[in-house]
Amino acid sequence: MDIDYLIVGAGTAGCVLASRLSEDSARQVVLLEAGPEGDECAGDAEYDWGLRATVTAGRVDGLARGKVVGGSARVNGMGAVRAPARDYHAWAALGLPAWGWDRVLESYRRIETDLEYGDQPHHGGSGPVPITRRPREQWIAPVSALVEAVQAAGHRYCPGMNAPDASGIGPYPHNRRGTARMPTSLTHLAPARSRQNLTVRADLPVERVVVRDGRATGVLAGGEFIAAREVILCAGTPLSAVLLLRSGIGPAGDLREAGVAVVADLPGVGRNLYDQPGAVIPALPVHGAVPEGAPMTEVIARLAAIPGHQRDDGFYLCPFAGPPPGGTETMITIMVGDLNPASRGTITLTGPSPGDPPRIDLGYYTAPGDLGRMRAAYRHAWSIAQHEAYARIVDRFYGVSDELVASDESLNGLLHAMTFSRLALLGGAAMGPSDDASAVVGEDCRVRGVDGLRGVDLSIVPVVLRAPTALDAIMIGEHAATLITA
Ligand SMILES: Cc1cc2nc3c(=O)[nH]c(=O)nc-3n(C[C@H](O)[C@H](O)[C@H](O)COP(=O)(O)OP(=O)(O)OC[C@H]3O[C@@H](n4cnc5c(N)ncnc54)[C@H](O)[C@@H]3O)c2cc1C
Repeated sequence: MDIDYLIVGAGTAGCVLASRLSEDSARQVVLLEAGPEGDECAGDAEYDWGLRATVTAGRVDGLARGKVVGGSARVNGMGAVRAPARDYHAWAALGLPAWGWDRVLESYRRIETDLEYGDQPHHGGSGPVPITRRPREQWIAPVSALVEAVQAAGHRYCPGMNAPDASGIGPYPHNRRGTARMPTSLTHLAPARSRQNLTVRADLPVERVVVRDGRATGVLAGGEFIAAREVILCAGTPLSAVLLLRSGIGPAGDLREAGVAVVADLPGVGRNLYDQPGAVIPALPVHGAVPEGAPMTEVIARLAAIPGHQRDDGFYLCPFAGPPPGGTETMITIMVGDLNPASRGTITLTGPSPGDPPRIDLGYYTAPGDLGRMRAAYRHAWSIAQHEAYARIVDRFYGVSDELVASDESLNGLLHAMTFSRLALLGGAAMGPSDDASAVVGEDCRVRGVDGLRGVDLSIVPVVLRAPTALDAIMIGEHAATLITA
């Protein structure tokens, strides 16, 4: 069989791309996935890559990434919030107009059926991904209390967080049908599986892309060479960058240091990695405030005008209810995140073989101002948590106090010890115009300096996306398909 498109990674973007490219029966499409097909009954931990990353100042923590058909959206929180339009304006302003808001909006609309809004100028009514929100009358007490407290702090209530440039606090859009998760392995891949021109192979980790005379000719997977006219990496951040590096495509110095022969010297591979640092305000609720089996998250906030900072819609708040990971006691937590950090991280190899773990440094708080932004966000969230509506449902806060939050030194200590990844990783193989030496892919997702190779997932994102990112990954699969088949 002559393969036209060999897609590496049956994740959030990869399943969309495989489905869209195989719509034309003249194209032979093969989709390879390192993880298994997956079983709905299995725990998420079974489908994790077990990656580790440096979080802050040398502290290393686990970095969850889905290793299963469906990818990270198979194990995620089902949040489906678009990045603001202005993030895509910024993408276009880099000299990449095909990724501007007006263009990607059509792709966002095509992927979704918004069960509350339906077919509207900014929402889709007939796409495969159902988007829904829990009605206000079903919110549990801590959620209603937080919304009241956030509004009392001067932020607005926003019923439609997927409207362009939505800001404030409002119902959290989810990609689910009832309580059933709807990853793209179900919405896009499952209906396409019966096509004769689409082959899906799970449990087959790709070791590297094979490049001959400047052209990708296929991949090595499980010791087998699989030839294709074009290889498309959809392994996500950070693993698409890892695959490029292992294939000899990356900064020449880094590659030599890791013992990998240089195929193409691309300085931007493994750079421009960014993610949203998160921290929590944990509390024990008063008895009965969180009914058994209550949903974990029902609202989300993207807030501007935090005291001490310019207006940038950069702060995220989200209430969670339920036992913390590994715990049994029900807690309520307010998650605080910086959606717009300036810090950037790196991905490098520790050795040439697939068994050598990548070295991932998230670089949190390394850019001037980021730690101060997070302190301001945390203090703002703490003041919201003191509002009488929220305080009414709190029995006691856990490990946080007025004194701790008031002192820069103590709060820095808490943030350095507590900060975790919000798992909204972007970049590592970022897009850029032809005069940008750090660009890894061009507007058409083609990898610079290597023919027959593209990247289509969140690793190509060259700007901050102030969103939890899963919906953006689905959109990227859809949008890239329109560009590839145009
Ligand atoms: C635990 C968790 C919770 C999250 N919660 C939310 C949330 O509530 N809302 C939200 O918006 N976002 C959330 N996210 C983030 C979001 O799910 C991801 O950003 C998004 O799904 C990534 O899409 P992707 O297509 O870029 O990569 P992925 O979906 O990760 O897909 C990459 C695929 O490539 C495969 N792969 C990698 N390397 C290879 C290889 N060498 N060979 C073959 N296959 C390979 C992987 O196994 C995977 O299936 C969460 C993420 C995690 C991990």
